[in-house]
Amino acid sequence: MVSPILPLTLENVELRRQGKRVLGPVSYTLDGEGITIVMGPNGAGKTSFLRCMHGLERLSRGRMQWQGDEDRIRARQAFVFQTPILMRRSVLDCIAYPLILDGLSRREARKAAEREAEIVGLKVTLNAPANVLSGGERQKLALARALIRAPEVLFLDEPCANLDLHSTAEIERVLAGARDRGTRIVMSTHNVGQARRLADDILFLSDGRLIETGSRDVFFAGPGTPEARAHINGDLLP
Ligand SMILES: Nc1ncnc2c1ncn2[C@@H]1O[C@H](COP(=O)(O)OP(=O)(O)OP(=O)(O)O)[C@@H](O)[C@H]1O
Repeated sequence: MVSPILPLTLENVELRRQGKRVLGPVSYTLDGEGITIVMGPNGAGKTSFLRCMHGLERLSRGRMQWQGDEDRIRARQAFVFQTPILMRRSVLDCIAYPLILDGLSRREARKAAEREAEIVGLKVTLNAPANVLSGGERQKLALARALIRAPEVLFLDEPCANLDLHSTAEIERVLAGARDRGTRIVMSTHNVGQARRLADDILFLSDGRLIETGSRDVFFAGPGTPEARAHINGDLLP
Protein backbone atom coordinates (compact mmCIF):
# COMPACT_ATOMS: atom_id res chain seq x y z
CA MET A 1 0.00 0.00 0.00
CA VAL A 2 1.19 3.52 -0.84
CA SER A 3 1.88 5.54 2.29
CA PRO A 4 -0.19 8.70 2.58
CA ILE A 5 1.04 12.21 1.84
CA LEU A 6 -1.35 13.61 4.45
CA PRO A 7 -1.40 15.18 6.97
CA LEU A 8 -0.41 18.51 5.50
CA THR A 9 0.53 21.07 8.12
CA LEU A 10 0.76 24.80 7.69
CA GLU A 11 2.42 26.82 10.43
CA ASN A 12 2.10 30.58 10.36
CA VAL A 13 2.11 30.58 6.58
CA GLU A 14 2.19 34.00 5.01
CA LEU A 15 2.09 35.05 1.39
CA ARG A 16 2.96 38.55 0.23
CA ARG A 17 2.63 39.94 -3.24
CA GLN A 18 4.13 43.24 -4.26
CA GLY A 19 4.71 44.07 -0.61
CA LYS A 20 1.09 43.40 0.34
CA ARG A 21 0.05 40.54 2.63
CA VAL A 22 -2.53 38.53 0.69
CA LEU A 23 -2.62 35.48 2.98
CA GLY A 24 -1.82 34.71 6.57
CA PRO A 25 -0.54 34.16 9.00
CA VAL A 26 -2.43 30.87 8.64
CA SER A 27 -1.92 27.71 10.69
CA TYR A 28 -3.93 24.68 9.64
CA THR A 29 -3.70 20.89 9.41
CA LEU A 30 -5.33 19.08 6.50
CA ASP A 31 -6.01 15.46 7.36
CA GLY A 32 -8.80 12.91 7.62
CA GLU A 33 -11.49 12.40 5.02
CA GLY A 34 -14.18 14.23 3.13
CA ILE A 35 -14.73 17.58 1.48
CA THR A 36 -13.52 20.84 2.98
CA ILE A 37 -15.12 23.92 1.50
CA VAL A 38 -13.20 27.19 1.58
CA MET A 39 -15.46 30.22 1.75
CA GLY A 40 -14.97 33.95 2.06
CA PRO A 41 -15.60 37.19 0.17
CA ASN A 42 -13.78 38.28 -3.00
CA GLY A 43 -10.11 38.86 -2.32
CA ALA A 44 -10.20 37.00 1.01
CA GLY A 45 -7.32 34.79 -0.15
CA LYS A 46 -9.11 31.54 -1.12
CA THR A 47 -7.23 31.03 -4.38
CA SER A 48 -3.93 31.99 -2.74
CA PHE A 49 -4.59 29.52 0.10
CA LEU A 50 -5.34 26.64 -2.30
CA ARG A 51 -2.36 27.47 -4.51
CA CYS A 52 -0.09 27.58 -1.44
CA MET A 53 -1.19 24.14 -0.28
CA HIS A 54 -0.72 22.67 -3.75
CA GLY A 55 2.83 24.04 -3.82
CA LEU A 56 2.33 26.68 -6.50
CA GLU A 57 3.45 29.59 -4.34
CA ARG A 58 6.69 30.43 -2.61
CA LEU A 59 5.86 31.18 1.02
CA SER A 60 6.91 34.58 2.33
CA ARG A 61 6.90 33.23 5.88
CA GLY A 62 6.08 30.11 7.84
CA ARG A 63 6.33 26.40 7.15
CA MET A 64 4.35 23.88 5.18
CA GLN A 65 4.91 20.14 5.39
CA TRP A 66 3.47 17.19 3.47
CA GLN A 67 4.51 13.61 4.26
CA GLY A 68 6.92 11.67 2.05
CA ASP A 69 9.22 12.58 -0.78
CA GLU A 70 8.76 15.35 -3.31
CA ASP A 71 7.91 13.10 -6.26
CA ARG A 72 5.17 11.29 -4.41
CA ILE A 73 3.75 14.52 -2.99
CA ARG A 74 3.52 15.93 -6.52
CA ALA A 75 2.05 12.75 -8.00
CA ARG A 76 -0.60 12.18 -5.35
CA GLN A 77 -2.34 15.56 -5.49
CA ALA A 78 -4.16 17.41 -8.25
CA PHE A 79 -5.60 20.88 -8.84
CA VAL A 80 -8.60 21.94 -10.91
CA PHE A 81 -8.50 25.62 -11.83
CA GLN A 82 -11.46 27.91 -12.29
CA THR A 83 -10.61 28.25 -15.99
CA PRO A 84 -8.87 25.07 -17.09
CA ILE A 85 -6.13 25.35 -19.68
CA LEU A 86 -6.68 22.71 -22.31
CA MET A 87 -4.21 21.23 -24.67
CA ARG A 88 -4.78 21.23 -28.42
CA ARG A 89 -5.41 17.53 -28.62
CA SER A 90 -8.48 15.31 -28.47
CA VAL A 91 -10.65 15.12 -25.36
CA LEU A 92 -9.62 11.50 -24.88
CA ASP A 93 -5.90 12.24 -25.19
CA CYS A 94 -6.19 15.15 -22.76
CA ILE A 95 -7.70 12.89 -20.12
CA ALA A 96 -5.23 10.09 -20.87
CA TYR A 97 -2.19 12.38 -20.73
CA PRO A 98 -1.36 12.07 -17.00
CA LEU A 99 -1.29 8.27 -17.32
CA ILE A 100 0.99 8.45 -20.34
CA LEU A 101 3.34 10.62 -18.27
CA ASP A 102 3.18 7.86 -15.65
CA GLY A 103 4.46 5.39 -18.26
CA LEU A 104 1.26 3.59 -19.30
CA SER A 105 0.89 2.58 -22.93
CA ARG A 106 -1.28 4.85 -25.10
CA ARG A 107 -3.81 2.05 -25.47
CA GLU A 108 -4.15 1.43 -21.71
CA ALA A 109 -4.24 5.14 -20.95
CA ARG A 110 -6.98 5.78 -23.52
CA LYS A 111 -9.04 2.89 -22.17
CA ALA A 112 -8.84 4.34 -18.65
CA ALA A 113 -9.63 7.79 -20.07
CA GLU A 114 -12.81 6.48 -21.69
CA ARG A 115 -13.95 5.11 -18.32
CA GLU A 116 -13.14 8.37 -16.58
CA ALA A 117 -14.98 10.40 -19.24
CA GLU A 118 -18.04 8.24 -18.63
CA ILE A 119 -17.81 8.79 -14.85
CA VAL A 120 -17.80 12.57 -15.25
CA GLY A 121 -20.61 12.43 -17.84
CA LEU A 122 -18.62 13.82 -20.72
CA LYS A 123 -20.90 12.85 -23.56
CA VAL A 124 -19.17 14.69 -26.40
CA THR A 125 -17.25 12.83 -29.07
CA LEU A 126 -14.06 11.88 -27.32
CA ASN A 127 -12.13 12.47 -30.52
CA ALA A 128 -13.20 16.11 -30.70
CA PRO A 129 -10.48 18.68 -30.06
CA ALA A 130 -10.60 19.76 -26.42
CA ASN A 131 -10.57 23.45 -27.25
CA VAL A 132 -14.04 23.33 -28.84
CA LEU A 133 -15.71 22.23 -25.60
CA SER A 134 -18.32 24.29 -23.75
CA GLY A 135 -17.56 25.68 -20.29
CA GLY A 136 -19.30 22.81 -18.50
CA GLU A 137 -17.59 20.20 -20.68
CA ARG A 138 -14.21 21.83 -20.10
CA GLN A 139 -14.68 21.60 -16.35
CA LYS A 140 -15.69 17.94 -16.64
CA LEU A 141 -12.61 17.25 -18.73
CA ALA A 142 -10.40 19.00 -16.18
CA LEU A 143 -12.00 16.94 -13.44
CA ALA A 144 -11.56 13.67 -15.36
CA ARG A 145 -7.90 14.53 -15.99
CA ALA A 146 -7.40 15.31 -12.30
CA LEU A 147 -9.20 12.19 -11.08
CA ILE A 148 -7.72 9.67 -13.49
CA ARG A 149 -4.75 9.04 -11.20
CA ALA A 150 -7.06 8.65 -8.17
CA PRO A 151 -5.29 11.43 -6.25
CA GLU A 152 -5.12 11.32 -2.49
CA VAL A 153 -5.83 15.05 -2.36
CA LEU A 154 -7.73 17.17 -4.88
CA PHE A 155 -7.85 20.97 -4.78
CA LEU A 156 -10.49 22.84 -6.78
CA ASP A 157 -10.80 26.59 -7.17
CA GLU A 158 -14.42 27.56 -7.88
CA PRO A 159 -14.93 24.74 -10.38
CA CYS A 160 -18.60 25.60 -10.98
CA ALA A 161 -18.19 29.39 -11.17
CA ASN A 162 -19.72 29.84 -14.62
CA LEU A 163 -21.74 26.68 -14.94
CA ASP A 164 -25.50 26.18 -15.18
CA LEU A 165 -27.45 24.17 -12.63
CA HIS A 166 -27.29 20.94 -14.60
CA SER A 167 -23.49 21.00 -15.04
CA THR A 168 -23.06 22.08 -11.42
CA ALA A 169 -25.13 19.12 -10.24
CA GLU A 170 -23.07 16.75 -12.40
CA ILE A 171 -19.77 18.10 -11.04
CA GLU A 172 -21.10 17.81 -7.47
CA ARG A 173 -22.09 14.19 -8.13
CA VAL A 174 -18.59 13.39 -9.41
CA LEU A 175 -16.96 15.10 -6.41
CA ALA A 176 -19.16 13.21 -3.96
CA GLY A 177 -18.17 9.97 -5.75
CA ALA A 178 -14.46 10.84 -5.53
CA ARG A 179 -14.84 11.58 -1.84
CA ASP A 180 -16.54 8.20 -1.35
CA ARG A 181 -13.60 6.52 -3.09
CA GLY A 182 -11.24 8.16 -0.59
CA THR A 183 -10.00 11.36 -2.24
CA ARG A 184 -9.58 14.21 0.23
CA ILE A 185 -11.10 17.28 -1.40
CA VAL A 186 -10.49 20.96 -0.68
CA MET A 187 -12.54 23.35 -2.78
CA SER A 188 -13.42 27.02 -2.81
CA THR A 189 -16.87 28.27 -3.71
CA HIS A 190 -19.00 31.39 -3.50
CA ASN A 191 -22.10 29.26 -3.76
CA VAL A 192 -23.53 28.91 -0.27
CA GLY A 193 -25.99 26.22 -1.42
CA GLN A 194 -23.13 24.21 -2.84
CA ALA A 195 -21.21 24.52 0.41
CA ARG A 196 -24.24 23.23 2.32
CA ARG A 197 -24.65 20.30 -0.08
CA LEU A 198 -21.05 19.19 -0.34
CA ALA A 199 -19.09 20.22 2.72
CA ASP A 200 -18.07 18.00 5.55
CA ASP A 201 -16.30 20.96 7.03
CA ILE A 202 -15.83 24.64 6.29
CA LEU A 203 -12.91 27.03 6.34
CA PHE A 204 -13.85 30.69 6.28
CA LEU A 205 -11.26 33.22 5.17
CA SER A 206 -11.46 36.96 5.60
CA ASP A 207 -8.71 39.39 4.71
CA GLY A 208 -6.20 36.57 4.29
CA ARG A 209 -6.92 34.99 7.67
CA LEU A 210 -8.67 31.81 8.59
CA ILE A 211 -11.31 33.17 10.92
CA GLU A 212 -13.57 30.09 11.22
CA THR A 213 -13.00 26.36 10.88
CA GLY A 214 -15.44 23.64 11.80
CA SER A 215 -18.00 21.10 10.72
CA ARG A 216 -20.61 22.14 8.18
CA ASP A 217 -23.46 21.64 10.62
CA VAL A 218 -21.90 23.75 13.35
CA PHE A 219 -20.88 26.45 10.87
CA PHE A 220 -24.30 26.81 9.27
CA ALA A 221 -26.15 26.50 12.57
CA GLY A 222 -24.42 29.58 13.88
CA PRO A 223 -21.31 31.11 12.36
CA GLY A 224 -19.22 32.68 15.09
CA THR A 225 -18.13 35.82 13.26
CA PRO A 226 -20.09 38.73 11.75
CA GLU A 227 -18.16 38.25 8.46
CA ALA A 228 -19.27 34.63 8.06
CA ARG A 229 -22.82 35.44 9.17
CA ALA A 230 -23.09 38.20 6.59
CA HIS A 231 -21.61 35.96 3.91
CA ILE A 232 -24.08 33.11 4.34
CA ASN A 233 -27.02 35.47 4.76
CA GLY A 234 -26.03 37.34 1.58
CA ASP A 235 -25.81 40.65 3.47
CA LEU A 236 -23.93 43.54 1.91
CA LEU A 237 -21.22 44.74 4.26
CA PRO A 238 -20.03 48.36 4.14
N1 LIG B 1 -0.45 38.23 -8.72
C1 LIG B 1 -0.89 39.05 -7.79
N2 LIG B 1 -0.27 40.22 -7.50
C2 LIG B 1 -0.70 41.04 -6.54
N3 LIG B 1 -1.78 40.80 -5.76
C3 LIG B 1 -2.44 39.68 -6.00
C4 LIG B 1 -2.05 38.74 -7.03
N4 LIG B 1 -2.93 37.70 -7.01
C5 LIG B 1 -3.81 37.96 -6.04
N5 LIG B 1 -3.54 39.14 -5.44
C6 LIG B 1 -4.29 39.75 -4.35
O1 LIG B 1 -4.36 38.82 -3.30
C7 LIG B 1 -5.59 38.93 -2.59
C8 LIG B 1 -6.23 37.56 -2.48
O2 LIG B 1 -6.56 37.10 -3.78
P1 LIG B 1 -7.21 35.67 -4.00
O3 LIG B 1 -7.39 35.53 -5.48
O4 LIG B 1 -6.43 34.66 -3.29
O5 LIG B 1 -8.62 35.86 -3.29
P2 LIG B 1 -9.97 35.03 -3.46
O6 LIG B 1 -10.57 34.90 -2.13
O7 LIG B 1 -9.70 33.78 -4.21
O8 LIG B 1 -10.82 36.02 -4.36
P3 LIG B 1 -12.04 35.73 -5.39
O9 LIG B 1 -13.17 35.20 -4.58
O10 LIG B 1 -12.31 37.11 -5.95
O11 LIG B 1 -11.51 34.78 -6.42
C9 LIG B 1 -6.41 39.94 -3.38
O12 LIG B 1 -6.36 41.19 -2.71
C10 LIG B 1 -5.73 40.02 -4.70
O13 LIG B 1 -5.86 41.30 -5.29
